[in-house]
Amino acid sequence: MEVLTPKEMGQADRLAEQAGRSLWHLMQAAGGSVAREALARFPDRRSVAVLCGPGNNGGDGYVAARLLRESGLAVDVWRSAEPKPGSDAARAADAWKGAVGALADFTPQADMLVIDALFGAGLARDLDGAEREAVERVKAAGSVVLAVDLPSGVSGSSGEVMGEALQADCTVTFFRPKPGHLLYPGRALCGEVVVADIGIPAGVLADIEPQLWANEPAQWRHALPRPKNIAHKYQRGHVAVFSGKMSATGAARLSADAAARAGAGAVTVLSPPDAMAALATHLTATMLHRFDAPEDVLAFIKERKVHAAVCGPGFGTGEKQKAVVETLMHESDVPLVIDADAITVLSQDLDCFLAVRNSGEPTLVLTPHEGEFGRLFPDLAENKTLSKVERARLAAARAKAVVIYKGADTVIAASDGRAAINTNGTVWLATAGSGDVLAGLVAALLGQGMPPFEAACAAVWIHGQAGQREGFGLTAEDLPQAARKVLAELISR
Ligand SMILES: NC(=O)C1=CN([C@@H]2O[C@H](COP(=O)(O)OP(=O)(O)OC[C@H]3O[C@@H](n4cnc5c(N)ncnc54)[C@H](O)[C@@H]3O)[C@@H](O)[C@H]2O)[C@@H](O)CC1
Ligand SMILES: Nc1ncnc2c1ncn2[C@@H]1O[C@H](COP(=O)(O)OP(=O)(O)O)[C@@H](O)[C@H]1O
Ligand SMILES: [K+]
Repeated sequence: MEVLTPKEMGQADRLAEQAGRSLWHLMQAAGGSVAREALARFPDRRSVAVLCGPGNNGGDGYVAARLLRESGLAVDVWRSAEPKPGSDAARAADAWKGAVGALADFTPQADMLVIDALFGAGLARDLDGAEREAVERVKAAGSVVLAVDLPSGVSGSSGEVMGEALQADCTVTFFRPKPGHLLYPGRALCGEVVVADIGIPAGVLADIEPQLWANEPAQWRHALPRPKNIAHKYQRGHVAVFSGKMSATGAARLSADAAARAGAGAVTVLSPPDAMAALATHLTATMLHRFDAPEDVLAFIKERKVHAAVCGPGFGTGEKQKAVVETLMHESDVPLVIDADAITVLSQDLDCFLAVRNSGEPTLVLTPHEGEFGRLFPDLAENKTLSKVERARLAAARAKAVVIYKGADTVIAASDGRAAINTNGTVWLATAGSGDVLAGLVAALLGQGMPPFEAACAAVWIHGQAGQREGFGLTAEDLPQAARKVLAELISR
């Protein structure tokens, strides 16, 4: 599903108006869907308090208040400021025939349903004054909260907290989700998100051309690899994975196993001399090849027709490793997944690494977690005005790469501006080696010919689904087999 920034949502609103859906009618539908969710989800609440702000978010609140009262509930409205005279919100406020209290006088109770219609997409600065104090009181009282569009204080474009924010049990948003619903901490503050249809025609999206999606199979399933019946193993993708020294071979094996389970026809671990024995005792279907110097790597990639390579997991960051990364970046056009230690190596001189790599723009996928992202792109990481999506996009454009900016809300971004936010991750994936598996999944899909952005999105989703299947106590070793089952289901449907 497309994700719209608050600005794009404003555009949707205007386009809907041009198509004959007035804001007044959209507001009635928005308030109606809030009232419906309130009745369906919280039927046992003895009283309802609707907190209305000065804008259209408040307007939705007045509509919901009227409808809830008409359905027989005890409803009170508390407002921080009057809506602008002549606005649709003012008209909605006029249609509310009950009393209106000043927000400063509102005393929340634990058994009340609070409908938060203070601010939505229009939140422009940190919460302060009466609104902030009301938010603090509601939090302290522990009332159940249903947020209209967004919990007040959550930025719709970044999910960041602006000063203070409500914790909602449920958030009803309209037409399409916004980044603030999917990016942390906003995602957690929204509670369950309901996306309500308020009559904005989907056709407006053709004009808006959104470049952000919630990561879902519908976006990339068509591009999943489906080998021809007569394919031989090297036509199903040959993936090479670089191993580190003897005491650090497990990470490469995890990537290699993941690549094989995600359908690569052949997987080879490239090993420095001292790790050969350790790897030989552990590898079975996966092949093993020794390299002494970067030239050996180049020769192997060429002669054995490697379709994608993973470099980084357990690799090391010394001079020898740097020389390999340099060779891969500067002298080879094999599609590359650069993870972990290889990211650290790149970050020592990113501009130089990219300058040469960029000349032909061969496929590059970078998979930094938060710490590695900060090392690679310190200026972007420190820029607090940017959302995680914007940081990932700028990084992707700068590196001419697909960037998988990992975390609980992994963002995948391409250099052309497309981006996706992943939502199916689980905390059980926060375990050593889980990222190594992800790198192997990406390489497998790239090696089988899937386009890089789609391959990265698919790998992240499959990884998330595998984590959910295995759940509590999973270790990274469990993920490749689970990923295989997820992928098998995706391609059989
Ligand atoms: N875009 C659409 O298609 C629709 C939007 N609707 C509602 O309209 C909302 C957006 O309405 P608005 O653009 O009026 O924005 P809001 O109602 O979210 O708030 C904007 C108002 O608050 C002020 N403000 C911003 N931050 C403040 C702060 N920290 N302290 C004090 N005042 C602050 C602004 O100056 C502005 O007057 C959405 O969240 C949604 O609830 C719905 O009515 C239906 C259709
Ligand atoms: N709390 C979380 N919820 C969902 N996914 C998570 C969470 N924490 C980490 N992950 C995912 O787990 C993986 C961890 O990768 P990484 O940090 O590289 O670990 P490692 O280096 O141990 O392999 C990433 O795909 C990341 O998105
Ligand atoms: K709100």
